[in-house]
Amino acid sequence: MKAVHFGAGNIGRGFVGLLLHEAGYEVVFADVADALISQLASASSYDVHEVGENPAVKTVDRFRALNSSTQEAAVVEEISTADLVTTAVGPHILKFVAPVIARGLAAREPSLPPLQIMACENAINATHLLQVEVRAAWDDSAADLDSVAVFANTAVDRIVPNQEPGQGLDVTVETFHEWVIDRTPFGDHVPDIPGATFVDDLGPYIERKLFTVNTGHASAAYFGYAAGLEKISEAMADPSVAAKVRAVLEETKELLVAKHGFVEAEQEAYVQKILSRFTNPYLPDTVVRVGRAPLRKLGRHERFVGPAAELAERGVTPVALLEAMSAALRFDDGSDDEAVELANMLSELDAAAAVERITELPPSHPLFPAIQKLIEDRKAEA
Ligand SMILES: NC(=O)c1ccc[n+]([C@@H]2O[C@H](COP(=O)([O-])OP(=O)(O)OC[C@H]3O[C@@H](n4cnc5c(N)ncnc54)[C@H](O)[C@@H]3O)[C@@H](O)[C@H]2O)c1
Ligand SMILES: O=P(O)(O)OC[C@@H](O)[C@@H](O)[C@H](O)[C@H](O)CO
Repeated sequence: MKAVHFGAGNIGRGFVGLLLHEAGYEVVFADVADALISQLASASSYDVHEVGENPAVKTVDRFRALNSSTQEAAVVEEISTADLVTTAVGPHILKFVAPVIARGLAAREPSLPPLQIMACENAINATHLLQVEVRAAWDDSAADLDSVAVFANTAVDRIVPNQEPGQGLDVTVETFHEWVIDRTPFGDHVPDIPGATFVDDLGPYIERKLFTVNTGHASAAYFGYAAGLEKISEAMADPSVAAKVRAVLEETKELLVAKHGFVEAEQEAYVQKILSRFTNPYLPDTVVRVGRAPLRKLGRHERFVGPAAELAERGVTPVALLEAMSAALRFDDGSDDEAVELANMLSELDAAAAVERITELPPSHPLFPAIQKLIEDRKAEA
């Protein structure tokens, strides 16, 4: 079995690549980072160091690596004979890998089973976003896309920090991991990935993951950044930051329980588990990594505005979520392109226009005035 995986970064090597390797796939990593691909191409293995409770070291071998920019034809050929394609490149990058996937699909022998495609990104229905982009690049006169490819949404959960320099290809990760995959698109041909869980209704799982793990994580990052702290574990050790993160997760818990019918005690246990993951002192994760790309994180269906908007629609005024968004508006890491873009938007646009541009909420939305007030306050400081 062969899998082509786009994005040989943190989660690509430390999670998806590892689980596919353990499932028996030969993994072909495709990435645009030339130095990384050269290193992978000349290595015969790398280690994944799982740190925290019950630490372990796992070795990944039997992989190859290609530069999907300079060796695109070779990647297309690999896809044409692959069983599976996965991505972990970032939601905004899916549109760039989609045409390569479409070319690979077009080059497949008609007798091959449909290619199984899963985007492992932090976004609601990321695979669907990828499918839309592949369809846009697809020539319908050749074959029906649905007869040559199966697209399944997934939720991936493992904290993989940026790796320390000098570590080579090895990856340090937390011990926890969860990969939940929508079973329904596969019919009778569900891939055999022992480390993954296949479910019939992914919606509640993905919202629970994004609106608990990622909402809490980003809150810790932005509150920690505001407090001048470097690491997520340091931020969580600060009682004021920890209390604010806890309050945010109280609000998302209220939504998730009401919307999806999760048992409150089970959701509380899930929250507790996640808070303990954030405090893992062995994981060198930083507020700058976790807070990266604040414009994406403040998007309409993302970890803050998504749950806050739904609460507001249900007549509940979020407080802690708005405080976290306020901290996100102050994330001014100059090395983060989106933080710079956000700062420019805040200085160039009036508050109402900034709300619409950043969150895509219409002025009629019940959450709109509260975010407008946050932005007015932020602008008054500048
Ligand atoms: N790191 C985590 O803890 C974690 C956990 C769950 C999900 N995710 C999600 O996984 C995705 C990747 O995150 P990451 O932390 O691994 O980031 P990363 O920056 O470590 O890795 C992304 C990789 O994608 C590559 N890339 C960029 N453009 C590309 C292109 N056009 N074609 C092929 N490769 C390309 C980059 O060179 C990089 O190696 C994101 O969507 C993230 O939200 C991350
Ligand atoms: O990857 P992002 O930028 O969407 O979010 C940053 C972190 O919260 C994220 O990478 C987590 O570590 C991960 O989602 C844990 O499963």
